[in-house]
Amino acid sequence: MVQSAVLGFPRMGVLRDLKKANEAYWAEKISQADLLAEGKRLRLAHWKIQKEAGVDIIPSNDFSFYDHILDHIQLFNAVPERYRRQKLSPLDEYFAMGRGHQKGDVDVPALEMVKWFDSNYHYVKPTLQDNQTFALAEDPKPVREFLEAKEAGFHTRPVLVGPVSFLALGKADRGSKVDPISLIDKLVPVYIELLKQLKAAGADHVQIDEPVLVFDLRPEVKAAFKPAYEAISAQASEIPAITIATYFGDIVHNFDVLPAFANLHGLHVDLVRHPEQLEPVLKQLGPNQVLSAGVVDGRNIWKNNFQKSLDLLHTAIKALGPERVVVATSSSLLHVPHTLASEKKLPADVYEWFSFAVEKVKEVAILAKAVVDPESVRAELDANAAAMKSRAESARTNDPAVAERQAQVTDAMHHRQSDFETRYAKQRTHLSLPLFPTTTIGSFPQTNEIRIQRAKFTKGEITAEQYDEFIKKEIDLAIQIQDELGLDVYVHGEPERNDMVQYFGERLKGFVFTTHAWVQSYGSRCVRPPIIVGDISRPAPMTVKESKYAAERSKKPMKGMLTGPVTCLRWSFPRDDVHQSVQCQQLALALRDEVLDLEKNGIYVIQVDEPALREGLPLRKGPERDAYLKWAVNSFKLATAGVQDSTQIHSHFCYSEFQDFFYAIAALDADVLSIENSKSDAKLLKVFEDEAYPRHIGPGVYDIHSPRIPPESEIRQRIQEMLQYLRPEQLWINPDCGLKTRKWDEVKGALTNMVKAAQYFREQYANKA
Ligand code: MET
Ligand SMILES: [Zn+2]
Repeated sequence: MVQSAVLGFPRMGVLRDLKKANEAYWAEKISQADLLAEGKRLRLAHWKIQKEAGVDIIPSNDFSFYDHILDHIQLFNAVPERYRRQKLSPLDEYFAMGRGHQKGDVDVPALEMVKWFDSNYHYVKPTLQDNQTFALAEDPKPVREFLEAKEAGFHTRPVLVGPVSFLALGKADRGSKVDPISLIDKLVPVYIELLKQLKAAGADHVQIDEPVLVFDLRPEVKAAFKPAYEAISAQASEIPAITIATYFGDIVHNFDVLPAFANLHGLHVDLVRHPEQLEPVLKQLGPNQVLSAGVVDGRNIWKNNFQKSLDLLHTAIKALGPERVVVATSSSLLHVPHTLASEKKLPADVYEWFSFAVEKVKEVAILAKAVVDPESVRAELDANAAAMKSRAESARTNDPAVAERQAQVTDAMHHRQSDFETRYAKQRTHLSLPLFPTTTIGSFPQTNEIRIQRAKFTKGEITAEQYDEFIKKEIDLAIQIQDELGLDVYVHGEPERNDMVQYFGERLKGFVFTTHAWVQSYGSRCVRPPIIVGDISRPAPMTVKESKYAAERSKKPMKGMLTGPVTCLRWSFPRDDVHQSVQCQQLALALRDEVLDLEKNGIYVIQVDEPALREGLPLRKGPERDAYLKWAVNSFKLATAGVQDSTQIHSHFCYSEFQDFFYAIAALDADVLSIENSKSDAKLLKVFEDEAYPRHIGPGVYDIHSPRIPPESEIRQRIQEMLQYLRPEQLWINPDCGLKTRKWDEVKGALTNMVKAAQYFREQYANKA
């Protein structure tokens, strides 16, 4: 018999129940006991789903109120003193680390949060001290939740983040210099203690995640595996069997680490991302080791292709025998929505193509049966084959006109007509911009009124005409305010956009939208990505109406606003049947048409936002990364390069640090960049110490994430700092990002000071000239 396993289940519940409970607790609307009870209810419900689906190996300790790495920070007592000192309850201390705590005299900021590998999930970074010690928390969560499951009749496999990954994903605290991995000898005894307690509680098997094995590892990190896992294996009789789990990449380049696991029960690898690692991994396994074959995608929403998975599983079984193969999800299901059953509005034909967490759990169980006895699940196999066929043959999937257009893309289409100097000379006369031009990034406050009107329109309570009139009034207001502020390049304010990707997805062919398919991004925050189901094309202009209206009413150049091809792709669930580069090029062609339509309609400054460009970068250096950069950069260029020299192309970047990525941004050949900068201690600017940037750039002069109004002096200081690295003619003055989350009075206050600061420098340099 072949067993089935799930590596982790989403925590939010059917209707984002956990988000609601957390937020109610934070707002002091429910008690701690209420929140804990809700957590328990969700865990039990999720175990039940998995058991009823027939999954053999069901995870526990995958649940988390905020983040699983944060759970481990508390579990190992790696809580920085500034939180300990507050003497909060364990739960409040936990949330204080996750999201900061401001109440009474307590005021501690959150620990740093960063992206979990190349996903859109964010984890809380272990933040360690020079004199760091570790100790197992009292009543450790993994033991508690294992027992909770056991009592309810579920035998589970606890999930732990491994000691090497825990440290390698951490950092030294401010004021400390410790290399986290050097703490491994201190941390391993705590794992051993925890594993012993789990065994005593009745756990016979644990899953220890060591996902850093998919990275290029520093020698220090690599070297930590052997002593750590030898010390753990030495306790074999007193601890549960261990399966090491890796995901989001292949581990072939780190095979020299595998001997460290030689005495462990099993190894899990991601065969969705990297099926080709199966053969080499099979050769590396010890004589009794079990392969956990991650064939059901934990990162995307497509129905599993059973035939493909069965081929991989048969290869594994042929080498190892059925007893040594486990059918598993490729990673935790954390990254997919809860259940497809909640989707009542998906077109019937595409509904059949998807699997969310609840459905994927069933897939794992079915595959485990199918691989030994296909007849026992014949109906499921047939239904799966039919769904694959329907998708492959659907008119939605393949649009010959799109393919034909892609075949005609030429190299020349990726290049502007002239070099930057020539373009800029024409743009300067065309746009008559002052020195230190001021602008904003696109969105203005999304007020309650805007949300109300949009909801009314969506529900059909007001007509399209009424809604359009409302949007026009919002645009009028945005223009009037920009007139008053004295900005140089205007924006229309994006009042008509619900979301910078969804808005475009809804106007393109090739996308579908869900109503409940939320995925946790961080803490209680969830996102609902659109789904790319087929070849993408643009049936009609998407933004021309609003931009044209705005341009006709403004005294100054009006900037058209588009979301770039890479960002549209990255913030959606992409197709898994064609390469992402193909989908990105389709998006680029659609946007190219939009750019040209804007230009035709009198919009001569066009900004194409690519905040997600950095996060798409493959995790490892090498050919995969080079290939990504090539197609990502080319997509942007294809989208933008069709304009006249005199039309100015802007692009915008935020959400990441760009100092090690600037070369890629520079390769976009945009005339003007705006880049989030104000939080990163001018790290970005240091890039220009080594290499002069040839075009124009607006490093953000203030942080838009806070309601605080930056004083003029502070903005002047920022600009002064930039002038150490950039020539005055190069510099644009703008905020870090769009202003949709701010209130109007904050926006007006901040921009008034920003404009004054720009004027100050303009006068300084006018006098010099
Ligand atoms: C996350 S980047 C946002 C850019 C967009 N144009 C805005 O201003 O909202
Ligand atoms: Zn931004």
